[in-house]
Amino acid sequence: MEREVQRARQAFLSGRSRPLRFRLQQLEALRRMVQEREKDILAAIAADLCKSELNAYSQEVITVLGEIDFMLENLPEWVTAKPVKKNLLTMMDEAYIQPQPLGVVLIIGAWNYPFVLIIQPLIGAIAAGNAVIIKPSELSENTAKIVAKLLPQYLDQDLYIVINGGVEETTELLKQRFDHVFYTGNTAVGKIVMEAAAKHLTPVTLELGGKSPCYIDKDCDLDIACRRITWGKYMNCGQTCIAPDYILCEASLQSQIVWKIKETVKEFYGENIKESPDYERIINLRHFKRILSLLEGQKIAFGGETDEATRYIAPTVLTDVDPKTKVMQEEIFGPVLPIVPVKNVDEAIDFINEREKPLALYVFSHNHKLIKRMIDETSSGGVTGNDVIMHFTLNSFPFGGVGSSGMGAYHGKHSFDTFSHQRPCLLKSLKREGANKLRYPPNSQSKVDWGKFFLLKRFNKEKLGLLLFTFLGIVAAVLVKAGYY
Ligand SMILES: NC(=O)C1=CN([C@@H]2O[C@H](COP(=O)(O)OP(=O)(O)OC[C@H]3O[C@@H](n4cnc5c(N)ncnc54)[C@H](O)[C@@H]3O)[C@@H](O)[C@H]2O)C=CC1
Ligand SMILES: CCCCCCCCCCCCC/C=C/C(=O)O
Repeated sequence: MEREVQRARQAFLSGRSRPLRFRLQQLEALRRMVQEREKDILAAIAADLCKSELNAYSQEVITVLGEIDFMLENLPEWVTAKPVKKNLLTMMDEAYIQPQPLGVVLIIGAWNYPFVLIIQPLIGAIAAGNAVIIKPSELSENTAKIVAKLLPQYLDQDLYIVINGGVEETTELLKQRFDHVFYTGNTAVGKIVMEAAAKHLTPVTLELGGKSPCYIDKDCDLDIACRRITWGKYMNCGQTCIAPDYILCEASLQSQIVWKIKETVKEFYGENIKESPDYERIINLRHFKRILSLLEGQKIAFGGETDEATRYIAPTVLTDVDPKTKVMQEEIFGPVLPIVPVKNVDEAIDFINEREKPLALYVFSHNHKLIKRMIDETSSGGVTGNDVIMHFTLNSFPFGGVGSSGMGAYHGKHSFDTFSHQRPCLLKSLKREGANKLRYPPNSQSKVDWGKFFLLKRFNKEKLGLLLFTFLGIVAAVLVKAGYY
């Protein structure tokens, strides 16, 4: 383990990951890998999650290809130094921000979207010029294996290293010193990762989970709302971190919502859901049993059928759910959708605010003001109004949690920033020492007054400020020379 991290560190120190041309080349190679080995990648994802190759492509590969193209298009601009505004004391100097790579970063992925959840952060880390250790989830072992096999065939073998293994290996890996740790997974392990990183003062990005609420207003097109919710909830068999976890609505809407979701399930997956190529399975027996235990004592409006041998759980809706029961105490991460009746939007807002900050929030209403109010009066990683999941697809958005749903964000430019250090660079001349006397001891009231003027004075018009500054600079230089200080 130590040797692998050392190898990545040496490769990073060689400086070859830094030039823009190299980063673009590696990203193009990664794109080639995805295109040329598409069949192998899709087969691995399909084997891990019992997912059709079409669904694997649209849920994981499209996102990856889109992210690479976005990076290739924008990276030349992002890597360039950005000049910054100056004050009167630095007017004659060069001042800019230079994004620089952090060094060796560790990416730990989760099993539920096993390809995109490691490759998308990897794209950002390469774009920012880092060396990377990639640790896929051991639970999605086919994808873990294919990634470990393919990446070295296409990318620099010392800069980007895949390490496979479970808890023991990850624990060992986390003892090493990294320059950034990017973790996707559950909140409990997120704390372990953060604690391990703290020993080296290593910054972390934590992409965690939580219970994402979905409020349905009475002023709403319920057909459309229920179709969109059904799609987002049962996609990947409910094993999506931003899936709507539960519904909040007025009690009078409950039976209509149940009926419409039931009809949509039939429309999407047919009469025999088990036969549908679009309906996945639970990742393993432990999660299967965990989800079943959430059904105990609940009123099942429809669904609830299970098959342990194939880890099948039917799309299920629970009604009149008591917020104190287990299904409302932990992230469900399965195809079970509780409905919790609330009196009105005020109660829904209180309900959300009394709990941990979720990764996503969904609101369905014709009333734009109500949606805005929900956004203003609650907090969550992201929000989609009148749909679910879709904010994930917009790579101009930062994707990440807040509070217990995570810290930091990625996608597009936000990934580049996450894996970069924004280095402020101020380059002064060794000349023009006269004006600097203002800040050297011994201090005096007039120096402080001039200092206040130079540093605090604001000019509305940039041009006016520039002219004034030049003038003041000359005056200051003359005063200093004439010995007034
Ligand atoms: N915010 C986001 O983007 C996403 C968040 N998630 C969240 O992830 C959770 C599901 O994933 P998990 O079951 O956690 O995935 P998991 O079991 O695959 O674990 C995630 C990673 O943590 C490592 N790990 C597990 N136990 C560890 C330990 N004790 N010490 C060190 N490393 C350890 C695993 O090897 C794996 O690479 C859900 O809560 C979900 O909401 C999932 C996908 C996306
Ligand atoms: C054929 C049209 C495709 C429409 C794209 C749908 C976008 C699906 C997004 C899937 C989410 C993948 C990663 C999410 C991880 C997580 O939240 O756990």
